Amino acid sequence: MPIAFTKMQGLGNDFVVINAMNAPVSLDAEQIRALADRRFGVGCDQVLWVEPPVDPSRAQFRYRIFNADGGEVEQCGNGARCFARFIHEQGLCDQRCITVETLAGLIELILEEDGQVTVNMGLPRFEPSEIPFKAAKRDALYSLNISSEEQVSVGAVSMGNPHAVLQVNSVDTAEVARLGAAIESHSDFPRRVNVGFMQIIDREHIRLRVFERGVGETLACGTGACAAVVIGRQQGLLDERVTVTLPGGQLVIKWNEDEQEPVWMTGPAQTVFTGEIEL
Ligand SMILES: N[C@H](CCC[C@H](N)C(=O)O)C(=O)O
Repeated sequence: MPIAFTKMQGLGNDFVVINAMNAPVSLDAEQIRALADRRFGVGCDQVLWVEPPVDPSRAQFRYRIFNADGGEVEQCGNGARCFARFIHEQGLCDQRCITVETLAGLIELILEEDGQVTVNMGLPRFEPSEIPFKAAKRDALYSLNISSEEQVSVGAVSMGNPHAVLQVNSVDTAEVARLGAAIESHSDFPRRVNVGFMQIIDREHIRLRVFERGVGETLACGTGACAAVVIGRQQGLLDERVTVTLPGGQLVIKWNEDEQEPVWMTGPAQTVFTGEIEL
């Protein structure tokens, strides 16, 4: 039976988005991998679908997220912006402010007048058990053993999904492929981890590359941008509003450093094409 989909992208982080509001979608990990395959399928970093909320009194939709490796995950920032645009383009909702359920809890999506989308990404979580990360106690920076001869210093935080952030002198020369792969599957991250490489330009601007859990390096990572700003801000290196320049473009992240206050992300979301595929 053919599956109708919409191909979307947020700063080059790309998605296959499916409307499961009227008919449930059930794709196993192998089918997700087939859909995400850039040679034999449609090709994307993540597969997203919209379905009815579990609790309609708290949210209008449920937002499901699957990495290209087939694993379901808790949160996806660039995907959330595309999700908001998709809901409107599908005529599922005409409100500018939408609350959706994710595995990480509720997030709020706001379609701006200028076509950008702002997302309340929720609270950052720093306790090792919440990330999850094997550390005796919470710290601003952790030393991670890559090998018997190599250690790296990382900040660790959950944006609903786990992130490790390294500060580097230059994202252009950072060993994203080697260190990203080594840290993504490091045993101290029992559910693996997204790995951000952050170059601080000044207190209001960083450059960032992200090796994503379950995908590899992507052109942009919304939760990764939030995680990097939160870690940089916690170390007193960044101000409340930061422009994050990723290989695919720019996001604006705001966080006032109160751990009971959410992180806000603003950026673009575009539809590329629609189609059908038999899996
Ligand atoms: N790879 C991430 C999910 C997608 C995150 C990223 N595409 C974003 O925009 O936040 C994870 O396994 O937690």
